[in-house]
Amino acid sequence: MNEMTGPNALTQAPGGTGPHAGYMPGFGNDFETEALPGALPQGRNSPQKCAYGLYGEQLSGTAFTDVRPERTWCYRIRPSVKHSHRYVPVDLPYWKSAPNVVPGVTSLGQYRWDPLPHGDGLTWLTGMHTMTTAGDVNTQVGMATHVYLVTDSMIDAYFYSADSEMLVVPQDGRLRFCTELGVIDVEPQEIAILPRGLVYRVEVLEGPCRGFVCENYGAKFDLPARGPIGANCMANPRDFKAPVAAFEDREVPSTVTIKWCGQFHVTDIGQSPLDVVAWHGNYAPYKYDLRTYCPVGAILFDHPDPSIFTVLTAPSAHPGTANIDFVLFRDRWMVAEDTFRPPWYHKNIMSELMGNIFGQYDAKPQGFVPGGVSLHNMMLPHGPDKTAFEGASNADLGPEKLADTMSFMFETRFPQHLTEFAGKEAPLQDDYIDCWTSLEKKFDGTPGRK
Ligand SMILES: O=C(O)Cc1cc(O)ccc1O
Ligand SMILES: [Fe+2]
Repeated sequence: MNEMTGPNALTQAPGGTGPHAGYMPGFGNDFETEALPGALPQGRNSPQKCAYGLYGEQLSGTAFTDVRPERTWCYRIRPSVKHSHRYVPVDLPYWKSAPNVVPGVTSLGQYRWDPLPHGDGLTWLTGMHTMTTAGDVNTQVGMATHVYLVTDSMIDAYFYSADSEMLVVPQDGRLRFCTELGVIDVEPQEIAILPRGLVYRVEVLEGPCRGFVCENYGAKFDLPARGPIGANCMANPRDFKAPVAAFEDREVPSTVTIKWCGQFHVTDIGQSPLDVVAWHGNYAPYKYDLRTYCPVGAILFDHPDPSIFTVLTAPSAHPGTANIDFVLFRDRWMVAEDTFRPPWYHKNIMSELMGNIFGQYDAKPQGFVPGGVSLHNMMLPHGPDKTAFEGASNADLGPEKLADTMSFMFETRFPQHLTEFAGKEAPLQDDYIDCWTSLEKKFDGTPGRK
């Protein structure tokens, strides 16, 4: 049993050593962990009386009858019914849910934003700024993208989203997610995934913090099918880490804010809801270090589809067409012969929201800066800017390391609608589409390569 330090200290289960301390490796495993010895019932889920006077409670992330049920058994100081009373509506004006089509804001277009400037006095809840929404939160289809700006820890304040799984991509600063099932710390180049229904508070370890969130209204993120790539490379299952159990027994006036069908309500409670002493199951939060992603690419010629860089995919009802793909553009070697190496010009039925974590993205050497966001919506043309096109068309094609770079894409099968904030308040680059204006006609009717 480990004692964590700080104002909101949790008692944590032993587990893992070195870089794994506090976490259990594996993707979607059936984990078990206990912060007090003997707290977890063995060989059964519902003994007549649980050890330590704990209450048994199940958290179901899928229908009971799903082909692969995901659920976790929690053994906690109080059942969750003690963590919710009357619900009072609360306004979080910058956190929007689909459908959210804003009159006067045009989503048809190629858009790019400068990084949102850091604010003051912002928590995980008040600092969540929705950029786009897609699908419909009420039918559990689609997603939303957000930029978070967080300066302040949540103190005696907790949150859960009944609407969504949250994929968190930090870009600046370090955050701690103290959840019912344990503690996850993240920094830039790592991601965290918080499942639907899980209660947590967010603390600032090093601020100010900025990052990106993909809020997934649909089925959970999964590892992509690897097809002919086989069992190795891309994201390896052992590099995903779920936290060991951690709990606190603190009786102080606290609040729980709930996101439910796009609306927010708050309830007052008399204790910390992070009181799960032991748990077992396959429905848990996890983190992943993007530096462990092993990119696979073209080793002779041509530029493959970016789907080869998929870290996680959230399925839709249509096999092979994701509700959301999370795609990583990290540093890698470019070796293709007689090839225009950056992304090709294209239009896509899927809509692509990109964020820059650090460095330079090869198709956009200028303007797409760390902390910045771009959106290339359904069937709207995009591709390398003039500088990238000229550079790549005339480059010596020796092996070249694309170094010091990390960007990502949230790609969804649904069109993305800009929020009022994204269209009117956020630092939109009005001149973004001019990056293609100076691409000139090279065709002159003769067959030579221009
Ligand atoms: O538009 C983009 O920059 C993302 C992207 C990258 C790539 O390598 C191929 C296709 C694609 O949409
Ligand atoms: Fe694209």
